[in-house]
Amino acid sequence: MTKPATAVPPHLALPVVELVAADGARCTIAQQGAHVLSWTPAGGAERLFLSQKAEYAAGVAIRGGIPVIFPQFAGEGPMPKHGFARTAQWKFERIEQAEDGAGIAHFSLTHEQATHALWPHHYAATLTVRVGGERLAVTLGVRNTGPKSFSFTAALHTYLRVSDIALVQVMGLDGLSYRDTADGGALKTAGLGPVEISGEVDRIYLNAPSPLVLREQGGDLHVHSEGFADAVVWNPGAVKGAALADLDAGGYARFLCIESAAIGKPVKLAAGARWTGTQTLVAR
Ligand SMILES: O=P(O)(O)OC[C@H]1O[C@@H](O)[C@H](O)[C@@H](O)[C@@H]1O
Repeated sequence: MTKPATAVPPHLALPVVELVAADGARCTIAQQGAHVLSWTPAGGAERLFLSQKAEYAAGVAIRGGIPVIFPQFAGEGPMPKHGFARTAQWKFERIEQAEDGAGIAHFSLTHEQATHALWPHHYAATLTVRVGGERLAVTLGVRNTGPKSFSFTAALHTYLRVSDIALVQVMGLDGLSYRDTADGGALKTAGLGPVEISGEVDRIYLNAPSPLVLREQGGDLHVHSEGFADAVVWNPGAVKGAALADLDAGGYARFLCIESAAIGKPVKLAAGARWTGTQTLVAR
């Protein structure tokens, strides 16, 4: 059963929507940012990381869950880092229950709700979250509702919970070209075999395949992407992690971000055109 929850859990100061599928899979989404905070597959345990020191305040980015990055990834343009969608007031449209029992929540954002002087375009964005069984699917849609074409970059900045970052492996990145943000954006080529994390990792893998597989003690997690060409892998490591005021002590060791993203080739939308990108997490 799905239910809209306008009630605020005691630890949150923001309105959230609770989605519960017929099989017990569930997720919690903050209306601000249309930000998934929590996901538990049916019969399973929490699979997203949410910092205990995350801030829940109007206009403040939340550390953990799935921040929606639009219309600018990181510093890839003139806007503030990661654009405005993650802190914008999205509209909660509705929830529904699919025939297979999955819970679905719909959110929307337009230029009338949130825009920026540096990005003066007319758009209608949607964020759809579908939870059920072992899956969580998040779809970002963007329509150009103005008279001129525009370009954007975007990502679903997913904080995947891990037991110990030192034991994690990511499979599927073999031989890809990547921009190493931790090394001044140098273009490099990935080696063969799983990627392991032994310090700061901040990479944009270009034209990444789907799925990527996160292997860790809690079980495998498959990250499927459609519409997003690239994949970001990010962990701040111990030193930069300790400098993040909204990350709990040692928190860097308990997540890895794998982000379905459109960065290398910004998405260009002609007047009236629409784009969608979906990231589906499958817990194994
Ligand atoms: O601290 P923020 O603004 O949420 O950003 C976190 C990280 O997000 C990642 O996607 C970027 O690749 C990193 O460079 C960045 O540090």
